[in-house]
Amino acid sequence: ELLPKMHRFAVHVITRSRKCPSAWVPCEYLFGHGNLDTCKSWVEHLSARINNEQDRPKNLLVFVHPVCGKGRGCKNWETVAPLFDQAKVNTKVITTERAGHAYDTLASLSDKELKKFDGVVAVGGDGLFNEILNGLLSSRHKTSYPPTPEGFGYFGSNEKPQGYSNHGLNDSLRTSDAVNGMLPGDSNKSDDHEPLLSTTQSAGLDISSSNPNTEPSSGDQVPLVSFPNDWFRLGIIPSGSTDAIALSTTGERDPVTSALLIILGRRMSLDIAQVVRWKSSTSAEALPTVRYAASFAGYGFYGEVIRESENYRWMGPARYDFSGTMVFLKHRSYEAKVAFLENRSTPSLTASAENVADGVQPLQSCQKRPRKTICRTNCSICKETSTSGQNSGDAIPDSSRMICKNPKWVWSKGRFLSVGAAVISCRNERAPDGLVAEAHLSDGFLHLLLIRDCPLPLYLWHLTQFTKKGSDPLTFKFVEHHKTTAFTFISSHDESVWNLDGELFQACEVSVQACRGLVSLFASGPEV
Ligand SMILES: Nc1ncnc2c1ncn2[C@@H]1O[C@H](COP(=O)(O)OP(=O)(O)OP(=O)(O)O)[C@@H](O)[C@H]1O
Repeated sequence: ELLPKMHRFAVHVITRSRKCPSAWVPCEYLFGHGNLDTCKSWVEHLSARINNEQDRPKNLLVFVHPVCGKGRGCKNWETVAPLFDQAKVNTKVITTERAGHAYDTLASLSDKELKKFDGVVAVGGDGLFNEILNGLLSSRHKTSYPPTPEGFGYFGSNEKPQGYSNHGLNDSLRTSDAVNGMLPGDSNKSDDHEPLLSTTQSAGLDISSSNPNTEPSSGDQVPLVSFPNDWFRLGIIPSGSTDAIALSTTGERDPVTSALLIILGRRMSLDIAQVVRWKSSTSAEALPTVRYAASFAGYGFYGEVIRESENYRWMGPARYDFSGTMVFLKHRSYEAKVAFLENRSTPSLTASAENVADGVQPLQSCQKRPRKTICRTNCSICKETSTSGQNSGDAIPDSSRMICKNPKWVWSKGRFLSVGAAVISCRNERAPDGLVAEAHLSDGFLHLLLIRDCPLPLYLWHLTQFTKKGSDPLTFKFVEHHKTTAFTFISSHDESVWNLDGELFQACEVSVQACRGLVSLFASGPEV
């Protein structure tokens, strides 16, 4: 009877999902009172409290990849867009039309325009996120190249600063694209394979064209945006075929959970791998080209699977299983040299390189591995190492800077089935603990995995361990696992391909360094 006289208002809240510990779900409570003014004052009070939450984003630039995963990009955005509207978060949405679209938009966007946003959101997979990351950092991350070992052809070149303008860097990217384009069998696919090197004209599109007075970023006298910084954040609404970055940073592969974390303005730092390609092939001219990876950089098996899978795009996400099997059966190994910076605070996680230099060894646990500390929300390890230098522009943490002053390089040479560096755990549905269960999101380290040539059944045994929760795939004797801040890789193989966050990158000489907390995410780490 009282109901008709009541004034009511709805409060949208979020709550934990009962089934999944890391998932959030929205729900709605209805409140009512007979007095309209009372209702109004409650609403005003609640609104004022929400407006006071400084971490909540107000303006976001959103890229939707319409054909990612099984074409879920647009559908997922339609599902979560009302949540952003309810929370009064303004979104500028761009539906990508081609590979390279998001990269070009962000790389050519003036800092002044970028400053209008609190962050960028990818509605897509790891590939779209990687494009966004590279577009943002291409001219806005100013640091030296990774350190390189003495004896390496470019030793000392790391002191040379990177291009400080968009143009300088883009030119080098485009020039090296031309080098790539001339490689046998790669000429007509370079755009597909290396979408960041798209030859299409860069443009800020409707964002910059909407303001004709906006200066292009290369003309800016003082850069307004540089990385790392403490305000700009990146988000992912997972919609791709793997979604390792979303899974590793939120514990879920759930568009709604990710959207809610963005709306609430959660914040965490994320390490990024800076990959410098010195040479794309043995015969190519040396021309440093910089790329960034948020999850993984892999060579050999990992690169070949991506290259092979390009031929089976029509299969959808199943192409990875298919090409994975094909590449596995080929069982190719690659002659290569890898030098990594020894991390004195945590000794090598496997037997030393010399011990396993003979390659094939029977399967055994090498040595007692240190107990794994899994990275989760409020991780003490990530907090510990991220207290200094966060906003200073220095990418290397204090602990590793000490190592760099007097670095000890350790060389590993031989035939490898794969060489990989995990920046984060890289959890995915096939590997529930990820490639490296103990990898941290923001500790400033890479996990270098060197898989030496070994008999096919042992390699299969190793690979199948990834699919089992709680197993330890890295204890095989043919597996070297090193926690490091930087490494250099040299192969003499002309068709050397790397896999950076699932994207192809042709390179036979690369140096890689971990850039601690280079970007911030709208996330708070997995709950478990
Ligand atoms: N509109 C588009 N059309 C075609 N490709 C696009 C488009 N937008 C982005 N891309 C590119 O598609 C690639 C894959 O994107 P993403 O990882 O987000 O989706 P995915 O379904 O997980 O794909 P994949 O399995 O190939 O990694 C990236 O290289 C990205 O640059």
